[in-house]
Amino acid sequence: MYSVKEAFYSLQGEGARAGRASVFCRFAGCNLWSGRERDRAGAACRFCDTDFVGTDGQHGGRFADAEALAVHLAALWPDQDGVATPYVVFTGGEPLLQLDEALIRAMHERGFEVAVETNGTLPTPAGIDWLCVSPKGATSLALTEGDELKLVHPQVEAPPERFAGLDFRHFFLQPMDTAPLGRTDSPMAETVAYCLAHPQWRLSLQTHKIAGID
Ligand SMILES: C[S@@+](CC[C@H](N)C(=O)[O-])C[C@H]1O[C@@H](n2cnc3c(N)ncnc32)[C@H](O)[C@@H]1O
Ligand SMILES: Nc1nc2[nH]cc(C(=O)O)c2c(=O)[nH]1
Ligand code: SF4
Ligand SMILES: [Mg+2]
Repeated sequence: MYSVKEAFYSLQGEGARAGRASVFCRFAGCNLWSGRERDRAGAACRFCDTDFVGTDGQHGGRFADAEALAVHLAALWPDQDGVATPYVVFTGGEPLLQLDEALIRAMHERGFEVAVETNGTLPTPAGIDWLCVSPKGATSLALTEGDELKLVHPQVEAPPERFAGLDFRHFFLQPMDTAPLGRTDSPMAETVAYCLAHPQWRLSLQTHKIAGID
């Protein structure tokens, strides 16, 4: 059984593949925050910009098996002529609480390339084509290699220096969109300054928010 908050067709807004047409599957639930505002201050991840509680979003629901969810997701891809490779991004919530080999296989069978956005604290099933790891606070990483490391910045407990030596093809800093209580400086300015001073890191803007899309 898979619990999906919402599923939608949009453009990848972030990271190295920003701008690419994608089916998003947002799983319900996360291991670093309950999703309830009253728990935020005490959570391991405190700055989340996403509602991942329940299965009541657009095209959300509970799916009995991998085939059922794959059929549901594949139907959101518009281009049936096979010109562009269909692309699905599993996110959440924390997708690695639910994503398994059966679902990856079922998406591959439908011609999809499979991407994952994860907080990096849980192991991966086999078969992921694009792995984006986004470390959170003081949590320790189970995943230290992948395609892109995309760090929300600034985080007092997660400075970029902690991750600069890991085995990723791309290193991104993404300005924190909701300033934690008590901060008066600008995450954007701080992130730009860091990238200028440390060229290993590239700026990732959440371009879907600029474009006004999901
Ligand atoms: C909502 S998370 C879901 C996937 C996974 N749980 C994770 O944290 O990577 C999707 C992406 O949004 C980023 N994100 C979450 N809250 C943000 C915020 N306030 N500002 C900027 N990026 C944020 C995360 O770091 C992650 O890269
Ligand atoms: N357009 C768009 N791109 C995204 N990239 C990662 C997202 C996420 O919430 O995981 C996201 C999202 O929510 N929307
Ligand atoms: S780990 Fe991801 S989904 Fe979970 S609370 Fe943090 S940003 Fe949100
Ligand atoms: Mg998002």
